[in-house]
Amino acid sequence: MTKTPPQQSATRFTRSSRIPSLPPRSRTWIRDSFCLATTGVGICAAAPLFGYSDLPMPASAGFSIAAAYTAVTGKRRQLRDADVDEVVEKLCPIVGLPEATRAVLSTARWSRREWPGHPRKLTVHYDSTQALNDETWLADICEIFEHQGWGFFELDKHDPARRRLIFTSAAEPNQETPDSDQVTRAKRIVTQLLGPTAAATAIEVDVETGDVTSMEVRHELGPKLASEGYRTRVERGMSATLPGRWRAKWNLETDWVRFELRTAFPDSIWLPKTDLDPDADLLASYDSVEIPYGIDEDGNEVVWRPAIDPNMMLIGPPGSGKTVTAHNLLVNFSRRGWPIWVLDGKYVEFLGFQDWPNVQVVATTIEQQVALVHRARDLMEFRYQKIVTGEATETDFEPVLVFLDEWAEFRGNVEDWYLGVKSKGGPRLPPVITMLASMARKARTARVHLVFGTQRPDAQYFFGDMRDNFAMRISMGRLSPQGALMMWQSPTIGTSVPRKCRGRGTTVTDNYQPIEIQCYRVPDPRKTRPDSFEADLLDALRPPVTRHPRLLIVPPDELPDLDATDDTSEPAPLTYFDYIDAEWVLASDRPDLDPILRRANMTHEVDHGIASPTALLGLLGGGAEPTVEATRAPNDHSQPLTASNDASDPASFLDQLSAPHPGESSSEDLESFRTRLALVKEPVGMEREMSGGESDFVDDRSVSHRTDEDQYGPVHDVRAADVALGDLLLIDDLDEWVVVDTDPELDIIDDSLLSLTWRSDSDEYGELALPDSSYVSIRKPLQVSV
Ligand SMILES: Nc1ncnc2c1ncn2[C@@H]1O[C@H](COP(=O)(O)OP(=O)(O)OP(=O)(O)O)[C@@H](O)[C@H]1O
Repeated sequence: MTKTPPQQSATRFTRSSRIPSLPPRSRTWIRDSFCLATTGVGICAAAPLFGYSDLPMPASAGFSIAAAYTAVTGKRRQLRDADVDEVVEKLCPIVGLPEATRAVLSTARWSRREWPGHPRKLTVHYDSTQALNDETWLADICEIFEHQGWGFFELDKHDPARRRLIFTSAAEPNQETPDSDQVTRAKRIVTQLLGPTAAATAIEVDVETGDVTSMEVRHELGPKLASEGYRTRVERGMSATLPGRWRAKWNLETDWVRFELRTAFPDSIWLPKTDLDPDADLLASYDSVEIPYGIDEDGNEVVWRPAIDPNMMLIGPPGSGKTVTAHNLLVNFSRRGWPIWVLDGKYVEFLGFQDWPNVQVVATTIEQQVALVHRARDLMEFRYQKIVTGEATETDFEPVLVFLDEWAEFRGNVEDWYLGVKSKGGPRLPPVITMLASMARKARTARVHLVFGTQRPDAQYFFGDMRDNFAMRISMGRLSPQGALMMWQSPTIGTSVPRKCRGRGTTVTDNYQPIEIQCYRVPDPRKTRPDSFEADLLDALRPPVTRHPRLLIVPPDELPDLDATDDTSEPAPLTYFDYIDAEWVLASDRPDLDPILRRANMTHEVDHGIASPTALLGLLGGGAEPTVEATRAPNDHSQPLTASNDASDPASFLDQLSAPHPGESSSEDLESFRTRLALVKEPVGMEREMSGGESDFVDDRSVSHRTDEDQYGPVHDVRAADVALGDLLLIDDLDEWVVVDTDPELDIIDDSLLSLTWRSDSDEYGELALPDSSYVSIRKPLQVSV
């Protein structure tokens, strides 16, 4: 890249073709004592009006050195005066004096090296301020000095009160090379987009192609640019007319903008294998922990500092890369020696990390998950108490990372499950779902940090201090304008993230400014083939030492049947409180309950009995009869578990948790399975209780089960004027649906047209200018339930 110097710097003036033709020398001169009086240096005071008389020859033969010296200096002065008069003659018309007068110019600091020398300081007195409006005026004056052989000058001082300009000699300015065709075109486009007063002050070009790669421009558009849509249109205008994709960095206060070529985000970036000290002291290193999770458009790494922002909110619809980003965080923290607890709301997303070093527990059943949240809360309370009683301070606690992943899914499941375990007179709602806000609040002091994951922004997560306690956020994939408002307090941010770019999302900078990022990628150990690149990467990322042992949550024992009188008597069912009091043990102490050991014993051969979907229907014959349990949904927890924790059947409890429930296979079971996939009702009162009655509540569960998987409604043909930001728009030429990424506005070049700016699923940008009455096909983002 080379930098082309600006055409004009602030005080340097270059040649101009606008110098007026100068009058002939035969002008009437006006002797003006002002010249002598004001200059002190008074070079012009002794100058004759016209012509220059020869020096008188000395009459005496005694020609002395003194006389010779006088003759030389006299001659020098004469020649200088002649030069000055020539300059004065040219200068007067330029500074607005109708007749030539020596008062217009004072000269000083003459050099003596050359003959007769030249001045290095010039003071020009002007008459009319009108000349100030002429932008080449100063350059014209400098040009006169240069033509006189006095060299180059630059303006040193302008004294408007005394109407004088002081010039001092300067180095020769860089010779301007004529603009290349590309530069000329880029300048023309900038003036079309930013108005005729826009001037490029710096331009960078690619040395090989000559294409412009950046431009800095001063303009006078002022308030027009307050509109984000206007600014986007200018950007799009650059991209549409110059090679490459452009972005603009605006300084609205100084009327300055820098246009530069965008660099494309990479499709995929694996988490870098940075060297970390596996033995770093958790307490000593806590404050400085930085978790890198992606890069911005300029390749800058974005990091989470949990000591500053204790909790992270991670939002993302299915397929956007939310799980991979959560894995990326998990691996990062595990490498820094943090103990990790995981609530896996989808049951299978974190299975691959169940035996990852420093991951202590992955709760994959509703009972384990409820127990985990209560334990995390208890840990916080325990630590709080220790601080209150003076037994400890915050700095004494090792940090813990708790994933609450797919919280909305978990919440729906837990409400159903609770109906079967609610004790008589127990709270109406499962206590676990109301704990989130208080846990988020206490995270910093207790050093129990939350990564809270859910599919869509929901008003209740952005209410009151929840907003502050989840200042660190990532939204993966594209948000609806409604979701963007909640997540980023702007209906535009994150709404145009291209859907085909997995791992692309929006996060906040250190100054909490939203930016688009590409998240790092981490392989899922469960889906990684041996001897692959991914397996090698996992080996490199795996913490070399396990500092925190694996834990298991022991299923509670059945309660004794205290009033058993006969065989028909049933033991009292376990209640919610029995499950949350479940014992936690070291995994090494209960191999009988260890899912890792069980999985290690899997044969990895395909069981044709369960491979076919028909297995569910029991029509295969030959040993593929479905069990009663197989007909139940894995997350069907409407009945409390009555798992027998029989030592003779060590893994029975985990088996039951992960799939089967006792009971009859019936149409009722299947029905219950179907209804589970339908909308999960918001518990009465809960919504208002938690959102404070706000009306922009987004029930993400209700949305996640719609048939319209892509979250947009049916196709409508509407007038261009009725298109809104966030709509999907069909671009006929491309036969592609794109998202409208600014509010439609008048086109900045042709204001009889309406301009629609867009971004495609594969990260192409564009603008469509069309009459506002013409029709286009759109799909509106689904209005989520309120
Ligand atoms: N950072 C990334 N870079 C590149 N590809 C990614 C990235 N993250 C995810 N992907 C790709 O997208 C796929 C889906 O990712 P992921 O499972 O994380 O989505 P999700 O949002 O959790 O969806 P779901 O909820 O359905 O699991 C991954 O299998 C991977 O191929």
